[in-house]
Amino acid sequence: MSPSVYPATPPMLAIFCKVVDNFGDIGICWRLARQLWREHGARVTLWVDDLGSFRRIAPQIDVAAAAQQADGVLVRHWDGQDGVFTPDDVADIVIEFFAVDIPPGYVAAMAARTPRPVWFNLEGLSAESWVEGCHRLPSMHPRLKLTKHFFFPGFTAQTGGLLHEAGLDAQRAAFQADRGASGAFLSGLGVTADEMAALKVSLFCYPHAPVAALLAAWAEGPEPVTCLVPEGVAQEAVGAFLGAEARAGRSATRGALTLRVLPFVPQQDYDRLLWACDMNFVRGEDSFVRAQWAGRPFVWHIYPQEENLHHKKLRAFLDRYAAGLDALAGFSLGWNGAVAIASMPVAWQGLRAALPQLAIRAGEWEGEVLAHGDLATNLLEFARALRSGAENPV
Ligand SMILES: Cc1cn([C@H]2C[C@H](O)[C@@H](COP(=O)(O)OP(=O)(O)O[C@H]3O[C@@H](C)[C@H](O)[C@@H](O)[C@H]3O)O2)c(=O)[nH]c1=O
Repeated sequence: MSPSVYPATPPMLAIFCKVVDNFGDIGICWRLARQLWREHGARVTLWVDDLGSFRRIAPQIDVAAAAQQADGVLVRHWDGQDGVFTPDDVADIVIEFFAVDIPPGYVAAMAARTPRPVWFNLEGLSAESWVEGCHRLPSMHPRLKLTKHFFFPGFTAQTGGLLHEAGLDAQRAAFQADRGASGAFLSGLGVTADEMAALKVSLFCYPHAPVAALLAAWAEGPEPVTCLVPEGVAQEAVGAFLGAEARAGRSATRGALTLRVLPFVPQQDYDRLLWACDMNFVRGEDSFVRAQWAGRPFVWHIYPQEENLHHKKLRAFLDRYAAGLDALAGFSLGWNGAVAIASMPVAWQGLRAALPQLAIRAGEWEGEVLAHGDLATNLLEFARALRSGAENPV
């Protein structure tokens, strides 16, 4: 366990997570919970409303259990409980993920507790500059004597940073330096030696990405490509390429492309998949961040929002990450429908040629972002400052 920002008395933490869509909400909360326990000794209770989605990324989760211990974290099924909380039930630090409504009974117990807990709204990730002005802002409860603070993940020193576990880079470096380790890992997922010898690309995106066009460009291209796609992703385009339902274990080869459907793996194995591939297509928030720690080129499919708000967010990220990397910026905008792709083969060849440069950028970027510390540590430091009165009093 690395030194904690709460060395003497590790805090009790409660994280409230509602699964709005897919796996990112629980993916982020689970990752944060484990890190707070492992690296800071915090006693964490993770309240989550959808244990089925949780189980997809953490197979040890029992979907029938109201309460269970997993990896040092107390996982509680958030099943509409209310009015059953006393001040003793309340943690020192309460985190609501993505502005989720904490049960009113719990909030009332927070107000009745002495001292009152530190309360955070952990927001979604954006590279837009307004985030810096909102990070750490207080918001008073309209009736109760409680203040909640916004905590924004981000890429700069004026934000809360990104989730990144201690020792992650060493683990990744060891894995990537050991061809036997990545070979054994991929072979465990059914990838053959011939498939491993090709350019390996993992594909995780939303259904509206132009996957069929990219598969066609790879199939007709000059270089062998192995595309590894987790089950359930881009099902229509993958099924059309396979000529069969996209089930784990199925694969097909057309022209230069072999497409293989992988099982949806536990969260730690998804990291290994990113590390083992030559480039990665990722999406949402959590896989997007993990790709940034893989040291490999990646393309981001951003979670879509109304009125194409996500295009603004995408451009804000590309402005930071891809300045001077026109092939990546152009491909990313096209992949996300922010511009039209005139020719997918041409766009792909441009991106392919840039991969060595993008691998260098991946390493630089990681150093730049981690210079501002990691999210879990930054969050605990802010909580401690609030508690000690060094910041706006709670
Ligand atoms: C492909 C794969 C992913 N995963 C994990 C990695 C991540 O923790 C998680 C995927 O989360 P994301 O990349 O964030 O994408 P996502 O699309 O699944 O999740 C989210 O996107 C957010 C922007 C939205 O706010 C959320 O509501 C949610 O939709 O699934 C596995 O554990 N195994 C796998 O095989």
